[in-house]
Amino acid sequence: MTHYDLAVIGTGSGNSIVDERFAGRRVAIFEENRFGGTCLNVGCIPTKMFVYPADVARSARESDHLGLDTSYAGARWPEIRDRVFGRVDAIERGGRDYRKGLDGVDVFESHVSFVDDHTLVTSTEDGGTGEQVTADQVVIAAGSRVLVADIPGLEDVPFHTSDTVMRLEELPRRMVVVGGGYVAAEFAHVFSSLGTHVTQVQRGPRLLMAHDQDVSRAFTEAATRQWDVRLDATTTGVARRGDGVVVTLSDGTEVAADVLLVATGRVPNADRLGLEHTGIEVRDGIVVVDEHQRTTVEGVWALGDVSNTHQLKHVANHEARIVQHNLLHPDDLRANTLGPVPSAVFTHPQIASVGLREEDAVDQGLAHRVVRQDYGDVAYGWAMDSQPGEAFLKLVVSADGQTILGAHALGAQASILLQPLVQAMSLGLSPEQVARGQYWIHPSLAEVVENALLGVVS
Ligand SMILES: Cc1cc2nc3c(=O)[nH]c(=O)nc-3n(C[C@H](O)[C@H](O)[C@H](O)COP(=O)(O)OP(=O)(O)OC[C@H]3O[C@@H](n4cnc5c(N)ncnc54)[C@H](O)[C@@H]3O)c2cc1C
Ligand SMILES: NC(=O)c1ccc[n+]([C@@H]2O[C@H](COP(=O)([O-])OP(=O)(O)OC[C@H]3O[C@@H](n4cnc5c(N)ncnc54)[C@H](O)[C@@H]3O)[C@@H](O)[C@H]2O)c1
Repeated sequence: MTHYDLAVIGTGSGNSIVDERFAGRRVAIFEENRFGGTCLNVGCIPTKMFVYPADVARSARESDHLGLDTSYAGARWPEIRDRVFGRVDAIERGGRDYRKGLDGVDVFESHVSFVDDHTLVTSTEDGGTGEQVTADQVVIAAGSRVLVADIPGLEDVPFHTSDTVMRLEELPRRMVVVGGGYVAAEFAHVFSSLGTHVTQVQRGPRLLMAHDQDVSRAFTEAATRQWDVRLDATTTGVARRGDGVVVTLSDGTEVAADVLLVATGRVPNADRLGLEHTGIEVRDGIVVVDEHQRTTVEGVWALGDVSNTHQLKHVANHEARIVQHNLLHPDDLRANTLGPVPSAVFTHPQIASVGLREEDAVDQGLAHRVVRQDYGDVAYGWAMDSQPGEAFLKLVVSADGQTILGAHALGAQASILLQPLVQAMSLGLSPEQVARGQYWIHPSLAEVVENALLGVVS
């Protein structure tokens, strides 16, 4: 049995831990799938590489109000797809080859699971040899996987998930998207903007229901103008029809499509690691960690989607940096103390959010105020011809106006607009400090943020 100083399970965010500072340590890295994990191969990076051309296509379709005679003539899907995966696959291969070539690092291209607290065994089913290894330190960076909803008939029809839909041979003519969350929204935007007739089926009354209600409502209205949105609808059955599928909804209607995309969430991989053979605690499906990313077994660490509920790459990356520091400096452990976690949905309009929603402040009985700033009320919004209510930033602040509790933006470049507010919340800056303590470039879209903050302080 080979002994290692360090074993890392998963090459998503876990892959960034081992750098030149680990020279001299014996390291084992385990990966059962593509090197680089979800974000690189099937997540953030390829999706946004599809979102960008989709955004351009959408602008070409919708520039009439600016006095422009632009139009959209269609997508050369194979070229778009190959641009994305030409880059992504090369990085995947490069990452794998680089790791395999490193002195002191052994790469196991197989599923691995725990035999006991510090012993791992590779699977015999997917290229592994059933080999057992021990390690003083183990990092669990096993991420999450697609959760496919239990839809009657699904086992008998071809369907796609976010893992496969980006590699389609051709742009489908008609697509049904099941789900109302991040993945469903982003792919509905991509495919409908590129020319597919999209029908999105959402069991709730709005899309993106985890967002602030104003944002969720405005996005649902915007989506309904771009593709066919079926709300309060469940998928009661799917069946093959010709080369495609027919989806039956709870109201009895049928929707035919060439491609069915199931986007009904992701589940952490904690249940596939043999953790029941260890003292590592799992609660609500995720590995329990403390503020130093330590699990309940000494020398075993966890990070990313397998151990947090955010399921966001910037969170996994930060946690990987914490683990990396703590492995290198066991006598000077670093805690994860970052402020609120922001996120963005890369749709049209784009959405970005951080901190409390208005309904959270109400539920928690917090004395608070809400300030809403339309894009259309600043000069750059005039340039964009932004209409009332179409794009906005909403701030939730303490009743005394001293503290930003949450910020929610819907509109062009919402993710960029939100960043100064994430900074203010993380560094404890008051609305007045942020609004009055710096110049705001005129006439930029950043004046949406400035004006919202002035709405708090004035
Ligand atoms: C379609 C899509 C779009 C997304 N877009 C964004 C976005 O725009 N912004 C954002 O912040 N986040 C986004 N995310 C989420 C983001 O991709 C994840 O939060 C992030 O990749 C998680 O990183 P991780 O290191 O925890 O896990 P992963 O990157 O999933 O890495 C885990 C790795 O471990 C391997 N593994 C698991 N179990 C084992 C085992 N037992 N043995 C061997 N190997 C194992 C897996 O094969 C995988 O490669 C998106 C996700 C999806 C699906
Ligand atoms: N831009 C980003 O940051 C980004 C993009 C994509 C994914 N992600 C991450 O990936 C995670 C997973 O995204 P997701 O969209 O798959 O999950 P999600 O949790 O955001 O949405 C899941 C959707 O599926 C629906 N659903 C669940 N079970 C269902 C069922 N049985 N029948 C019908 N509908 C059902 C839910 O109501 C919800 O609308 C997100 O939480 C997010 O953190 C992030």
